[in-house]
Amino acid sequence: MKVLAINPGSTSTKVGLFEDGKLLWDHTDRFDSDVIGKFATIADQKDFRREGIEKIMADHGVALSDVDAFVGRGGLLRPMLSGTYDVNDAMLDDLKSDRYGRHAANLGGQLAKDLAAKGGCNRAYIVDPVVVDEMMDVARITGLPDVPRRSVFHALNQKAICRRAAADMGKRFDQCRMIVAHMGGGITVGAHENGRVIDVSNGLDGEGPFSPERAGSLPSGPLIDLAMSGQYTRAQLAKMIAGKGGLVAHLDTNDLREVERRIASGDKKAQAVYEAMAYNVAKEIGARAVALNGQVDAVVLTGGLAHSAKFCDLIVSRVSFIAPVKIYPGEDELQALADGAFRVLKGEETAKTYGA
Ligand SMILES: Nc1ncnc2c1ncn2[C@@H]1O[C@H](COP(=O)(O)OP(=O)(O)O)[C@@H](O)[C@H]1O
Ligand SMILES: CCCC(=O)OP(=O)(O)O
Repeated sequence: MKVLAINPGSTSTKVGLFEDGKLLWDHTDRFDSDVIGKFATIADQKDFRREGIEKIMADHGVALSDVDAFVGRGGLLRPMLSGTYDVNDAMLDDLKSDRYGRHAANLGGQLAKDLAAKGGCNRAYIVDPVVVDEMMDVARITGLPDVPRRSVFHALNQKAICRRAAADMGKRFDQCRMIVAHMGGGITVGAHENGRVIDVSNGLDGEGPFSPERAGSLPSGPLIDLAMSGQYTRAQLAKMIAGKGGLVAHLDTNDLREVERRIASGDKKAQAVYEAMAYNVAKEIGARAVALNGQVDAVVLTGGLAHSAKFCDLIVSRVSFIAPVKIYPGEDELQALADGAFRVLKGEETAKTYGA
């Protein structure tokens, strides 16, 4: 059985073809920001991205009709449990309208559905979307009833890496207590208790550590002053929180390797911001240790930033008192998507229904 996994990012579309669980090939289409920037909405990018995927498939000699199921990264939807979901009309409505927020991942389910219809298999899924919500109730309440917390995080990679770390420790995923820090363009830190993410920093709404391109949590007083200053539109403020915050705001780059080059050439500002980002990640890991009552089997660092031993060392030096630290650089979201689809195709799991 063949599955095509589709991971739309803000500046790329990653696709991978899998046969019986194994990767046959993968490919990344990268786009300049001016190419993507010309589309007014995320949904407007769909045909452009679909044509790109069809070309990649044709280049690999694969027809749409050769594929048994299409699976896309799940975007901003209503909160839901972890698992594999059929892409249905209710889901498509919410994804197309950006009802729960704008993110390139909103295209995953739409592209899977279009390609599955065109290829004739009509099997389209999403797996562990960014809105997987397993938070314990005590973690939802803030000091303002109108501003509760919501779970928005790198659920797909956090859960996949947690499964891998558990296997490497010879334990069952659903019997582990781990803290996972996904550190990419955005950073989220989750407390995993026996397979459930009971608390996690929201990676899009301005919580947790700042990251290469997100502002993270900010003091609310000065933030109100900034928002009311008349200097910025709502859209500009939203972009400062997610897109142009973090390293981009301080150093005008979202590339940690560039920051490390600047540090090596003596740039003190770059050094200070770099150390602060690591400190903020470590502090968030400490908060998740509290969520797990201090009983933690492992702290896991993953995502693109985890390729940097220097950056990881700064975090490890502050958190190793909590539990052993395991490092899995990069992400394996295509494999995690394919695994979710194969679990359904093989009858190991039943696809869940959105909106029911
Ligand atoms: N070898 C490396 N050393 C240091 N930083 C790296 C390395 N590889 C990637 N990164 C950094 O990881 C970040 C991107 O992470 P990634 O997980 O690819 O992000 P996303 O998928 O969210 O776009 C960038 O800041 C990039 O510079
Ligand atoms: C935290 C929600 C998902 C997200 O932000 O993903 P990216 O970091 O890949 O944009």
